[in-house]
Amino acid sequence: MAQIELGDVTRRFGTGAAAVDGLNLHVPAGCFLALLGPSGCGKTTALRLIAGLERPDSGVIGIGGRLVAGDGLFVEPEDRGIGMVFQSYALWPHMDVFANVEFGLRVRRLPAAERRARVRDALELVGLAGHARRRPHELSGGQRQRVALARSLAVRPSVILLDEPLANLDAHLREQMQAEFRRIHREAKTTFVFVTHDQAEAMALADLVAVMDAGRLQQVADAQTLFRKPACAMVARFIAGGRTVPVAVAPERPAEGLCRIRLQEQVFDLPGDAPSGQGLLCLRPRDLALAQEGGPGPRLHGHVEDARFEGGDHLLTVVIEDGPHRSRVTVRSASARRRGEAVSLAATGGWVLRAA
Ligand SMILES: Nc1ncnc2c1ncn2[C@@H]1O[C@H](COP(=O)(O)OP(=O)(O)OP(=O)(O)O)[C@@H](O)[C@H]1O
Repeated sequence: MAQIELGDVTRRFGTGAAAVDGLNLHVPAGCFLALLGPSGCGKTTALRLIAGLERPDSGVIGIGGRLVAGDGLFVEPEDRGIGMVFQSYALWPHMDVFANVEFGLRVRRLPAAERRARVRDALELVGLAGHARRRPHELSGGQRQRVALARSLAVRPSVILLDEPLANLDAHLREQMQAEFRRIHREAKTTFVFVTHDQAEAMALADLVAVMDAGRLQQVADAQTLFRKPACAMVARFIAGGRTVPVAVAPERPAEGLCRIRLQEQVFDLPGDAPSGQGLLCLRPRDLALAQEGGPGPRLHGHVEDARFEGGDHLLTVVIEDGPHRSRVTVRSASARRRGEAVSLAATGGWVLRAA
């Protein structure tokens, strides 16, 4: 297993904005890292830069402590000690599973006995030991993806790069394969970098998730931290449908890890790390509860703009106004509410972050 370092890496196509813009990323050895972001944010380009399928315009890339791109040097993909798994499995249709997995080992001129042992180990690892003599058309989509993974694993690379490998599978199979990928990663003891635009998949699979937007890295953290402590407005809104509300952050701290904010002329003490001044409060449905007026603690006041039934509850979109700011938040309700109805909300959680 090897660590990966990207130092200020930029890749530009034509004259437009950079596809990858000053990317600094450290992937620890043995880590399972997901590159996540909206379509066109540069995640595939970042993966291709690590693979050596793209050359950086500037910056440096290292794999396992060895410089592979930058400072006038460029190591070809086949000499980087990496394996790649793509969305399309690209298996040879006329070869059986064994021969497909063995192919890369023949290219590397490994002796026959060594090849056989490695193919057996790789097929064992992906759970296809009994399918060695089948052709690709005799396998399911999930099994074909496992063959593609086994083909990469057999070469015993120090890093495996995966470009949306589960995108072609139906929802049920994807979930099964996610669990399989985690197990295989644990057992293979290899660094995995996985590109996906599906945040649930990234959060379910990866030790670390790197969120990108417009070619730039926004935050790298484990799933819980991304969810609970988004570093910027983009991450707050992108992960799990977070809503952001502009707030004024007071200079005093009520306690370690809490911010004192002013909203609708009331004071709330909520988790956060924003300095005093303009801030944003990130709220998800679990951070709010419908509350009686006059109960203990401050209340947010708003009106129901939209309501839909989801997961056994009514999910309400509530508009709250504060001076010139008009924001939307979502909250769960056990009972149906009318559109336009006035509601009071208690904030039970959330995260206060620096604005902009
Ligand atoms: N070979 C290329 N030539 C020109 N522009 C490119 C090329 N490859 C990528 N781009 C542009 O670079 C930007 C980033 O593309 P990239 O494929 O890395 O994004 P992505 O986050 O992987 O998107 P998606 O999830 O849609 O695959 C996009 O604006 C894309 O159009």
